[in-house]
Amino acid sequence: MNIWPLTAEPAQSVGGVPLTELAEGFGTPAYVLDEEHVRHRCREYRKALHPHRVAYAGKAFLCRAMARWVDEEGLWLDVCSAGELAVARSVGFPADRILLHGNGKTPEDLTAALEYGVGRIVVDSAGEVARLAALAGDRRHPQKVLLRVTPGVDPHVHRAVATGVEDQKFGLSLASGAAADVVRRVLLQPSLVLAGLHCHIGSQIGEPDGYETAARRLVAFMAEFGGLPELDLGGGHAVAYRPEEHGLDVPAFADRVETAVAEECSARGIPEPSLTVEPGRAIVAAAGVTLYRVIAVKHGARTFVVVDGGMSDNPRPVLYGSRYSIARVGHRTGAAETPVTVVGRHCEAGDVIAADVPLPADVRPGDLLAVPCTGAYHHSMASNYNQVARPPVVAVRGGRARPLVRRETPEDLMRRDVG
Ligand SMILES: Cc1ncc(COP(=O)(O)O)c(C=O)c1O
Ligand SMILES: N[C@@H](CCCC[NH3+])C(=O)O
Repeated sequence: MNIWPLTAEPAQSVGGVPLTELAEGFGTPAYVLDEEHVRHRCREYRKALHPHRVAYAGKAFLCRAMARWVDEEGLWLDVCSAGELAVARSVGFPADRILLHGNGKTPEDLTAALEYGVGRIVVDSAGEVARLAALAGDRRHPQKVLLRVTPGVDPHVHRAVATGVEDQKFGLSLASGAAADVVRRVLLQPSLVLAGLHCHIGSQIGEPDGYETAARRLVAFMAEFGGLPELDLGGGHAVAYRPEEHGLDVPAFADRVETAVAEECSARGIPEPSLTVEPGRAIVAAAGVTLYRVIAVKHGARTFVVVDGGMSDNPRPVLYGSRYSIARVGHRTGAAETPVTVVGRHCEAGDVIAADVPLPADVRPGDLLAVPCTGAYHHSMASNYNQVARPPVVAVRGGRARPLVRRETPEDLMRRDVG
């Protein structure tokens, strides 16, 4: 499966701009983002899910330009903090197409969301109902809310991202009765309207089965209350990080869940809810490529290729054991490929970008490397470990490059150090 952006010449250019030129112009490490690819994925999702809602999950990657693209393509936006909301607000993203998530929303998150008038707030705990109701009481219109329910579905993914199972911090358990209790609480609040139910069963889910089970369980639960207008099935749609992998087949997924919801509603005699999905990774992951410069090559028990980034720009291998492929950019020497382990510059032995990946045997300091499929949960999860400044995000389109987020500087980092 192709894991490079739509407009890429793999390992050579993206959006008509040579990767070597991008590295020279913007330095390394750098995140490159294919605007066409992002827009194309937004359109594919809207088409596959029509007439339902598609909300882009901003946690995967958000900046002002991304929010604009998502708005222009007619998607909703899922935010999960006042910070993400501020980005959306700064570009005038329509409030009625924003959903606020969070298992620990702060008073600032809730106030900002109510002030801006977001379309939906997804309630995640019993205590949140009274807090939100009190804050929403001052407004002219009641706030539409969804309830995040834990449907008890195991999507068979890494434990850290299996969020549909009972034993975890997100949502309200269906099995224990916590969800039913919170439905009753919401229905008692005149400042809140229960628009529907939500679930998000996990990440990197490649098959629709778990979604179908969750949808059926949530519809059955809705039927206890005579049905509800909306069912939000969250995100978590898998993408291929390496050529031998496959992502979720989105049209097939849409078919399966639509059929399941229709069957379940008809069996229970309730009206069909409209659906919402919240893909993040599946919109933006494959649009991104990270560029690194090789700093050192060390031969020993294995060959380590040390690059000028690492776990501060890509924490996913450390967090989830994620695997990537990697390519050398530019000169082709005809050297045979050999397995190497590409590691970062941080003070952690586990700071690996890609273990046991093939690279030309003559890889050497100064070479440029490109890692595809790094558009989601890279920039948004980047850190300043070892006081390393975060890379820029550069958008490419039609042969032109423009910075969306500039490279952090040592001054940026020092500015917060006020002691
Ligand atoms: C509630 C919710 N919606 C959507 C997403 C987006 O997930 P993904 O980027 O895997 O599609 C997440 C993150 O996993 C989430 O927690
Ligand atoms: N951040 C994760 C997954 C969790 C997404 C948010 N619920 C990743 O990189 O894969």
